[in-house]
Amino acid sequence: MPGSEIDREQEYVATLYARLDAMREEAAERLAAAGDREAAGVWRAEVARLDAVEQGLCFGRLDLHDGRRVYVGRLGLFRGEGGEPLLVDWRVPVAQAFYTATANAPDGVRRRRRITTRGRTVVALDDELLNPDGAVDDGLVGEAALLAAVTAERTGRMRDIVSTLQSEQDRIVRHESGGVLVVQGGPGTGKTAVALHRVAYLLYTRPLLRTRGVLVVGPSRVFLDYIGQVLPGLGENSVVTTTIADLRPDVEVSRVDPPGTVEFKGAAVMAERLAAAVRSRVRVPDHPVDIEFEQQVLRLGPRECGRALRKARRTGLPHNQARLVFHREIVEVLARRLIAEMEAVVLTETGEAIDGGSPDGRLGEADLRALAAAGVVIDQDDGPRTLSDEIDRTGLRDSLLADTGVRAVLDMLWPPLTPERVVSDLLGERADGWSAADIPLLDEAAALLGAGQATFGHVVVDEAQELSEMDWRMLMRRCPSRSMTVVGDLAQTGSPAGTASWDRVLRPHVGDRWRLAGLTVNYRTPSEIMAATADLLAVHHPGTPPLRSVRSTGEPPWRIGTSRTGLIATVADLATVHTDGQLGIIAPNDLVEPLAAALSLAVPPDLTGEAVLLTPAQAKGLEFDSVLIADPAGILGAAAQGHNDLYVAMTRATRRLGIVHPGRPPAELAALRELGRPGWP
Ligand SMILES: Nc1ncnc2c1ncn2[C@@H]1O[C@H](COP(=O)(O)OP(=O)(O)OP(=O)(O)O)[C@@H](O)[C@H]1O
Repeated sequence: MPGSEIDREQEYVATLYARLDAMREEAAERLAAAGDREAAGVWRAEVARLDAVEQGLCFGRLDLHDGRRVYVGRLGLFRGEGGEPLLVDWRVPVAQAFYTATANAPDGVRRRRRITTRGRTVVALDDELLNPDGAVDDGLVGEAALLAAVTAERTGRMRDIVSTLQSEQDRIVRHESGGVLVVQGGPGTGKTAVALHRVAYLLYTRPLLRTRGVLVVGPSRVFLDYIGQVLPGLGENSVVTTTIADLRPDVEVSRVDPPGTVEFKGAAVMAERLAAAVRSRVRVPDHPVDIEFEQQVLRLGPRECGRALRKARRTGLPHNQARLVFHREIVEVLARRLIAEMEAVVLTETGEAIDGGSPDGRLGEADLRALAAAGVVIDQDDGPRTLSDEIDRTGLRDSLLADTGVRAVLDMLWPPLTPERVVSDLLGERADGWSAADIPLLDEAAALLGAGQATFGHVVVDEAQELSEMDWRMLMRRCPSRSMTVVGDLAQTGSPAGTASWDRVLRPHVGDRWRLAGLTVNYRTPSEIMAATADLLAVHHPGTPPLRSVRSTGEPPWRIGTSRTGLIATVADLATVHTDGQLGIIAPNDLVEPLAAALSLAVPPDLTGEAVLLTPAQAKGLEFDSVLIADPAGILGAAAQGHNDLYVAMTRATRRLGIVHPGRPPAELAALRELGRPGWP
C-alpha cells in the first residue's frame, strides 16, 4: 500500500476525529448547562457514548460500483447539522456489505478496505477487490485483520469484534426474529460476542427497547466482569447484566446442593408442586366455625366459605391478592348476619330500642356493644325504624375486618404466605440458607403469591444450556414479549439440571416461535487443540460435527503424568515457568484450595492476574492465552456431565494447552503427546 494512500486516509480519519471532538464539546457544554436531572442524564449518556467510540472510530471503507464511497465506523457522523454523511454507523443497512460482501456475492461493492488505527493514527490499510474471477471463498471476511484480532494477547477482558465480525455472525446480529433466536455453536465460535453485538444492533434499530430495557444473563459474576466492557465499548451503557441467582438479589445463596438435588429442584414439575402447595393452604372447613365478635357468636358455614373461595379463585388473582377477595366475601357474610339480627331490634320514637328477641323488649348488653361497634347513632326520626336502618355498613365491615378474633379465623382459612415459607415447607428443609437451585423456586412462589417483577423488552441468555426448566420459567416471567436471544452449546452442558434439547426447554413457553441459527467456525481455539478434543467428543457426543478452527499454531497440546502426591508441585512448577501471556489453571473443585495455597492465587478468581485459577464451571465462557488442566480424571469423575466440563476446560486456550494427570491419563486424552519432563515446550 503506497504511503500516500495511508496519508490520504489519515487526513480523512483526522476529519472524523475533529467532528467527534466538536460533538463532544457540545455535549459537555449542554451537560454543564442542563437545568434538571433528566436533561443532565441525557447529556451524560451522550458524553459517555462519544467517549466510548474513541478507539477504532473508523475501521472500514466500501467503494461501491455506483461510485459512492462509504466509511464505516462505530457511530454515524455528519458534516454539520443535516450535512453529508462522513461516517456511517456499522448498524445501518448500507454498512452490512462490509461484513457480508464476498467476491461471489459482492452486493454492489467493488473494494472493501479495512483501516487499522492506533490511537488516532492510521497504521495499516488492507484492501480486498471483490472480483469474482478466480476468487476463493472460504467464508472469512478480512482475514488479515481477523487473524490479528484472534491472535492478540488476552487481557482478561473481552473486546468487541465490530471491525472483524464475520458474515455468519453478522446474519445473527441483524436477524429480524420476533420471538426467540437460539444461537447454537461450539466453543469459541463467537456466541457471546455475537449476542452482545446483537444487543447493540437491536437498541439502535428499535429505539423503544431503550425504555423497555434489555437484560443480559450470564453464568457467573466473573463472566459478567469478563464481558463488562463490550457493550460500553459499543456505546451502550443502559443494559442490565445479571446472573440467574442475582435475579433475586434479596436471597443470599449460602449452600451448595448435591447434583441429584439440583436436578430435582430444577425440573418443571416443581412449578406444579409449588402451585399445589399454595392452593392447599386455603381450607374450607367441613363443619361450621364460630367467630366471636363483640361478645356475639357468629356462625360461618362450610357452604358460605366454599362460595367465597370459589369467588376468590374465579378472579384468577395470585394467592395473596385473592386472599383479600376471600376475606371481603366472608366479612360480607358476617356483616349480613349481624344486620339480620339487628333487624329484629325496633327503635321507638324516642330512639329506645326494643329487642324483638328479648323478653323485656329492651336491648341487651351484647346488643348495645354490637351497636356501638357498628357506629350506630340513635336519633329522632319519623316512624318506627330498625337498628339496621341506622347502621354504617361500611364501618361495620371495617370493624369486622379489624377485629383480631375475626382476622384469626380469616387467616386460618386463607393465610397470608411468603415465598420462603412455601418453599421451605415444600422441600421439608430447615430455613438455614438457600442454594442456587432454590432461587427459581422462591421466584416461582413469589409469582404465585403475587409479587411483581421487573420486566424487559429483550432478554439475552448466555451459556443457556446450563439453565434448568425452573430457571427458564423465572426468565420468561421477566420477558413477557418473549423476545430473546439465547446462546449456548449443548455439548458444554455442565449442570445436572441443564438441557440437552433447545426444543424441550423453549416449547412450553413459546411453542414453535423460536428459530435456530448456527455458528460453525472457532475463532478462539487453534486447530491443534480442537483435534485433541476429537476422542472426547467421539465418546460422549458421537455425531457432533468437528468444528473448524480459523487458525493453527503448530503447537500441539501435551500431557504429563505425575504421582498423586506430586500433582500440586508439578502444576505449581509449570505455572511458575509460564511467561507467555495469561495462564488459566482449571482444576476440579477439590483441588482449588490446595492449588490456591501453593500458588498464592485468588479464590474466587481474579481475571486480571497473570495466572487465574478456576473450576470448569467458573471457566465457562472465558479464555486465556494458555490453559493448564490439573487432574482431568478428577474433572471427568466429579459429575455426571464431567465430560462436558473437560471439553469446556480444553477449549479455553487461544494458544497452548497442557494437561497434568496423576497416574494414567483418561482414555479420551491418551492420544495426546506425552512430555518426558515438565516444562512448556
Ligand atoms: N469475528 C471475530 N473477530 C475477532 N474475534 C472474534 C470473532 N469472533 C469471535 N472472536 C473471538 O473469539 C473468542 C471467542 O468468542 P466467544 O467467547 O464469543 O465465543 P463463544 O462461542 O461464546 O465461546 P464458548 O462457548 O466457548 O464460551 C473471543 O475472543 C472473541 O473475541
